[in-house]
Amino acid sequence: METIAEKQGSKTTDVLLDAQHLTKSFDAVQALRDASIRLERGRVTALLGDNGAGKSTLVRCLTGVHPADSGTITIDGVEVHFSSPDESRRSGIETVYQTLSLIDDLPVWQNLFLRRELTKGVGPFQVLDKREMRDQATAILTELDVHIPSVTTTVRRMSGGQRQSIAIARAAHWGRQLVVMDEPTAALGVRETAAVEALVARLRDRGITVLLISHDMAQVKRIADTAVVMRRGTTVARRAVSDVSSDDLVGLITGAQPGDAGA
Ligand SMILES: Nc1ncnc2c1ncn2[C@@H]1O[C@H](COP(=O)(O)OP(=O)(O)OP(=O)(O)O)[C@@H](O)[C@H]1O
Repeated sequence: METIAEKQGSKTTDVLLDAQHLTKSFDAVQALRDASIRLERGRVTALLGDNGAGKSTLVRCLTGVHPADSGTITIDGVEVHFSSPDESRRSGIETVYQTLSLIDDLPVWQNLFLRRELTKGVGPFQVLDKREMRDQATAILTELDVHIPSVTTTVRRMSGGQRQSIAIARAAHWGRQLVVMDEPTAALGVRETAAVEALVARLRDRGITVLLISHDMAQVKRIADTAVVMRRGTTVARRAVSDVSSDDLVGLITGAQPGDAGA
């Protein structure tokens, strides 16, 4: 099995994804007016903004849930037009939604291979290769240092943090290029949040690019390299996280601090 680190071998440019001047309206609501975001390979970029600023819509345009009305998206310098999440997945983009998309009554290994089941045999004699999937599931979780009792346990019996970690590990395994996370620790306690943040750091250590929607400025300071701030459908600022305080970020979100023209 190819490891996550090996997948990242073909480095062509430091910018993995570059979206420029995206717009998107839902009838009378202009959710994106002029949104641009650049994701550097192997970095964690946090997408910040108040409720309704357009973060989810931007992410949905990047991942093929909604096509943008105008603007361009390039991956590795090549323009892409995703018309479905499956198309973005084929380009190596995986999203961890807040709902996690795990099936509670299935064991962990089966959740890791959901809709991507491994089979053995040929033609009409194909059967699920359960042993191989169990072995690979154990290897995937071990590589990312995710601790669960057993891959044969059903997801229903896992804690919130374990469930989140399984969903992230699945995304990291299948997402050759980019893992998008929508508030991954919103429902978690302090210890579980720390475990998920450590997992995000391990993804970055393995060269995986992460785009993270977060409302938690302390978390952004802990785990992100770059912050991109949205206001009213427009990306208004891009900052190296090491150069700004949590208060600076809050000021950019609320508009108390001016953004950058054309950010
Ligand atoms: N499918 C949709 N149909 C109609 N309007 C929508 C749709 N999706 C988003 N909007 C509107 O677009 C605007 C931006 O919403 P969006 O969910 O992208 O913001 P957000 O920054 O992700 O907010 P939150 O932090 O609350 O999730 C809002 O006014 C929202 O009501």
